[in-house]
Amino acid sequence: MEIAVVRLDPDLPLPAYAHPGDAGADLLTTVDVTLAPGERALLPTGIALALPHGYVGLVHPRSGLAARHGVTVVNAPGTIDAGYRGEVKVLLVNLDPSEPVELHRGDRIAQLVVQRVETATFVEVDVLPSSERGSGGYGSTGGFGRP
Ligand SMILES: O=c1ccn([C@H]2C[C@H](O)[C@@H](COP(=O)(O)OP(=O)(O)OP(=O)(O)O)O2)c(=O)[nH]1
Ligand SMILES: [Mg+2]
Repeated sequence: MEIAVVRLDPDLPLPAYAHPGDAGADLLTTVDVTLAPGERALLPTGIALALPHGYVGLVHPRSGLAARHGVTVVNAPGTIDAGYRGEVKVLLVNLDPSEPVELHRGDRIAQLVVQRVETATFVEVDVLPSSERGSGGYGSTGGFGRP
């Protein structure tokens, strides 16, 4: 599928998949930033999109940044609504307890996963249909499964 993209920062490349078949296209930061331990920042990516109706863009963390530096997306996954025409931004946080992290313009900071999405109609009822799980949740099936 094709998605119309405007480069608000024409010196940086379009989002790109690192390998054919990858789910996430890498998003770049247009700015240099240093995040102290515990610090967060809303970073511009230099792109605006027109996702087709019936699709959503999900801003996922990159596992390499998370594993190496403790950097993740605060609101993971961020939601890019199909009707949103503003700049895609990424809300990163440095969860490392002691090390700051330096990010530079052009670094790949997150990945955009485009998915189909349903628009639901919420229909109020008095009683819900029964199910095997019922209202059990939050660990109702046990812990790690070790004896
Ligand atoms: O990681 C993100 C999350 C959101 N957005 C943009 C696109 C999205 O369509 C819009 C609104 O996001 P969301 O609905 O998550 O935020 P909200 O707090 O509910 O704001 P709003 O009242 O504008 O919907 O902000 C981003 O650029 N990056
Ligand atoms: Mg919203």
